[in-house]
Amino acid sequence: MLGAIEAGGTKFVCAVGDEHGNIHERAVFPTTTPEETMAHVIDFFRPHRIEAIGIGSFGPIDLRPDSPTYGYITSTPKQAWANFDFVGAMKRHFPVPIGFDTDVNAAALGEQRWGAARGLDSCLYMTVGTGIGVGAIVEGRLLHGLLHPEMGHILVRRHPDDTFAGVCPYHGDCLEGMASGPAIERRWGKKGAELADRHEVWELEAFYLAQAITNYILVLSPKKVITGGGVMKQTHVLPLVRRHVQKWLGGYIRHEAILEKIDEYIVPPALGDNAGVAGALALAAVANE
Ligand SMILES: Nc1ncnc2c1ncn2[C@@H]1O[C@H](COP(=O)(O)OP(=O)(O)OP(=O)(O)O)[C@@H](O)[C@H]1O
Ligand SMILES: [Zn+2]
Repeated sequence: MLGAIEAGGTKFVCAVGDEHGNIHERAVFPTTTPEETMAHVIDFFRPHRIEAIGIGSFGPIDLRPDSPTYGYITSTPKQAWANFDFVGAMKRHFPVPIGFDTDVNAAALGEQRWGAARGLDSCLYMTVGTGIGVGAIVEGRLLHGLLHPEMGHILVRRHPDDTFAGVCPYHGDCLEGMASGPAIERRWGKKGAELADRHEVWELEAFYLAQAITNYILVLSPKKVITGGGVMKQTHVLPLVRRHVQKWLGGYIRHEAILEKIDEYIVPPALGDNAGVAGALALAAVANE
């Protein structure tokens, strides 16, 4: 039996399941303080004989194996969680192998093992929600680096008619600042879910998301691009994003995935809302190998 935690800034999803991605039991807890939230998590896993645990976490997190703060959530604006020793807190109660990665890398791994990128050695998983995050598998491996990529904060070219300052506390008008759920709400004065019939909202949203995906395609050449998160529940956005990506690429990348079959190239998660927690299960399976 494997344990999985998808740790989000709003909620924690916990599951027990197996190395084939089957989820046997699942629970959701709101993200409050580490003390309270972790007490729920530990109570959830306690009755099970867990062999390994996978954690896909919001960040920034420390993934450097030789770092004294490996396994920590580091400089998050969520004050209560800054410098929280996540892996350590789990290890104290469950002395088993623990896989730890970003929430979006976990989702990319879940989709590669059991979802839309099955059989591929490369994919991207992008979530557009309260924040924008992107996980990547490149040449068969989850992408890390100096710390870990932060592809939600890339710089984007501003739409000529757009005067919105952006909501990112660090950069103002980076991608997340212009196109996250809170950016939509601040810009238009209503939550995204209440703006479904406003074409101009989603056209502008697609303008920014497609720029970002275009840049990811140019830099990483992913074999599949998977887009999830609350904002993508507006299912009419994805077709707009595809058209804008084709436009931005300008016919330069001459591959049928982009020129003819883009509907199969930029896709929603096959695992739906379970991509993250299934991915955490995959991290547990890898840690247990
Ligand atoms: N149906 C919808 N249409 C448009 N926007 C939506 C919709 N549902 C949620 N959102 C927006 O998405 C954001 C929430 O994102 P999401 O549901 O992906 O949670 P999340 O931010 O990933 O949670 P966590 O931080 O816990 O991971 C909010 O800004 C919300 O307004
Ligand atoms: Zn930013």
